[in-house]
Amino acid sequence: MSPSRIGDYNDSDGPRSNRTSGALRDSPSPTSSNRSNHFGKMNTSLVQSKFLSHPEDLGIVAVGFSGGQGKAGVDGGPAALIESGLLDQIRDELGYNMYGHDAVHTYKDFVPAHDPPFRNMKNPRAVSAVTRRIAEQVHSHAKEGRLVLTLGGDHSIAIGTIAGTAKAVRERLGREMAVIWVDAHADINTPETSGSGNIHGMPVSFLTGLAREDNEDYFGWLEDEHRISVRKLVYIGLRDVDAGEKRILRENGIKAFSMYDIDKHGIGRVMEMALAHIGSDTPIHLSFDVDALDPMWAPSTGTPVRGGLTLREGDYICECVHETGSLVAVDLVEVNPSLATNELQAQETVRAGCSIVRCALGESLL
Ligand SMILES: NC(=[NH2+])NCCC[C@H](N)C(=O)O
Ligand SMILES: [Mn+2]
Ligand SMILES: [Mn+2]
Repeated sequence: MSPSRIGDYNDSDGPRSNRTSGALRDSPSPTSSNRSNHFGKMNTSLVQSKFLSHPEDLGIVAVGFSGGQGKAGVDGGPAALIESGLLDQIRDELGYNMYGHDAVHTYKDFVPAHDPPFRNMKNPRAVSAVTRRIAEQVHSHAKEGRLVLTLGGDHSIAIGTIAGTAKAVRERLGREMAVIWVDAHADINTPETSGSGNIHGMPVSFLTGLAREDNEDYFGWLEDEHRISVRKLVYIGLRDVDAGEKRILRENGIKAFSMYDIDKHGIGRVMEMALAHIGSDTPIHLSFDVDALDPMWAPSTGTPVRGGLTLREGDYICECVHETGSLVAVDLVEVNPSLATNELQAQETVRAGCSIVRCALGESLL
């Protein structure tokens, strides 16, 4: 591996921040604490975590990578989220100790000069090498019992985030974890069913083992310890699913709540059903594609689809998942500030992304 990995961080320099001194110790119970911020008194109750040994510690991986799809600019997502104040909010309002937050990784040294399509996949070596590195980064946080937040980047990076968390959860707890995938798309194409060849439409097929490859330069580094079961996967927000993907979902009996289901039952009932499917004894990795939100709330993304979640529905999903106490990792992906037709659109998308992350990390009003 190259000695000069641009942007790679030195994990030894965290944490920079501390929970507002004594806030945790002075709180009436270990499950909640009262802190005030510049909005006045705010009670942020972080739920008792069932699976983290250090739930107040947050490992952050900011991934400036766009090779899983063809549009430039999604690699600028993490910087835009951070510049808008996301990390300050996480530290000052939610009170996490942050690790790994001082770099946006670009993975330049992991991207080969020559990277022709392989089995119909575009940039396959780059995406394989970068996600392999992301898996190590996420794993290094997760194995310490920290909650892990990854900021993308396109959704191909979830190959790394979920592989890293799944491995750490097996090692630490001897358990399989569940994944809640919130997205307009199922991202479960195999290389052969994909019409686009974009790997951000394929991560779930590699993570579940529905797509396999022996060559380690093309995701052959994925082992059983990195994988998740199709039985522990739940989708929310689907509305643009390819024909081949529908077949895969059907044939594997994968639990999916589309926008139809949300209209029919309401988001409250859908979350009850989604969490009941997972069960209360299973660690959860939440992978949130900002395009799950309606373009009214998140227009600045690579593959927007109308008829999506309201911002409140998106926030509610995250609040419910946080409330389970089972959350071990969160991804927020596909924020692409450069696709906006005006500055306000970019800002709105970033603002929605920040809201989603804060809710997943335990922001609540009461
Ligand atoms: N992460 C995403 N935004 N994925 C969009 C995927 C779109 C389409 N299903 C494809 O395979 O190319
Ligand atoms: Mn999507
Ligand atoms: Mn996606």
